[in-house]
Amino acid sequence: MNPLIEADDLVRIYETRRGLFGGASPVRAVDGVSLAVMPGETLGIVGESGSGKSTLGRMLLGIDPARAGEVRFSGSPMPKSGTAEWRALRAKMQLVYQDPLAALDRRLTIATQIGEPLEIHRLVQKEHRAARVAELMAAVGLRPDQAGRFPHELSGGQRQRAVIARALASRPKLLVCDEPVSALDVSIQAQVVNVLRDLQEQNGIAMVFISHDLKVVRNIADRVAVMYLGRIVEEASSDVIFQSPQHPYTSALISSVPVPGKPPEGRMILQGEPPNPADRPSGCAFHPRCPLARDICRTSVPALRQIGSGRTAACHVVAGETASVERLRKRA
Ligand SMILES: Nc1ncnc2c1ncn2[C@@H]1O[C@H](COP(=O)(O)OP(=O)(O)OP(=O)(O)O)[C@@H](O)[C@H]1O
Repeated sequence: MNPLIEADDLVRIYETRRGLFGGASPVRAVDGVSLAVMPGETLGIVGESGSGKSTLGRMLLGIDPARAGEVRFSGSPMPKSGTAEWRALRAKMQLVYQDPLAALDRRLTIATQIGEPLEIHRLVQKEHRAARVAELMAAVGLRPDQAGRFPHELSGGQRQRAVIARALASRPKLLVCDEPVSALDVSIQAQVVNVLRDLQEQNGIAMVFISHDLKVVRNIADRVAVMYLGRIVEEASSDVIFQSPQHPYTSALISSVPVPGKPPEGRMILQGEPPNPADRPSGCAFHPRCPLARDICRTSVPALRQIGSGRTAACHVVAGETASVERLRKRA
């Protein structure tokens, strides 16, 4: 099977100004990211705020342009944003983001909005539109009597269900969900995640699920990529990464999530804040916060490399390079 979506060495740089008279200080929001998502697979993307998750999600859909690198959808390069070819492809790749109220038009009923893609992409004949809207509403757990409601007449969870129904209308092959439940009450989050998971399984949709909430990602992702300052630092299947994280950053992220009934002793605490991406630390960008940092980590950027079957990490220590480098130093 070939990947549905692939990214090769993607780079996105924001030029920002430092102070009133300061020069431009480029922020490498996404800095050489490569990934592949198979049809029907869910890739979770985790990392602290500012690690580049949202930028990467938008780049995968062609919404944000790449300074370098390439995105391919079903093996073909992504058409340039705004072209007719890209708009046609966008029906097959949908984005669900954090704020459903911003995604919906307050003046239109949710049934009208769920039906919009059917009309825009001429997906069903007019006489069948209402039936398809009803089917989509049922698929996300909205009641038929809610069809005529306006967004502000629904709860946050119901609004996000409506956004998901609209995203599904064009029968997408890929859903990019960017913090889709972060704005919802905790009690509602699991319900919406379950809706997404069920729909994805039933329809074989591939999903990129971006979240800073590891519990949610664990619940839905087949595979997880961990981002730090614009780069993937570890990637593995969800089970493997949560059971035996290798990169010290992944370990710290995972152990910062309290587990009911498990004492806090032995938890690795993530120290300090992520560094300013416009002023990236030398070597491994995580080294100023890393309890395992060695000399090599301050000077040499670790490559993302295979550290076991189906898993990669960008860390000198877990790749065993420090041992060999130190041995070489001693010999010299
Ligand atoms: N439009 C922009 N102009 C300048 N810098 C930006 C812009 N958008 C994002 N950035 C910067 O790019 C980096 C990555 O941001 P991004 O929003 O992709 O990260 P994120 O991991 O999704 O964070 P969050 O969880 O807070 O949304 C951050 O340093 C951010 O400040």
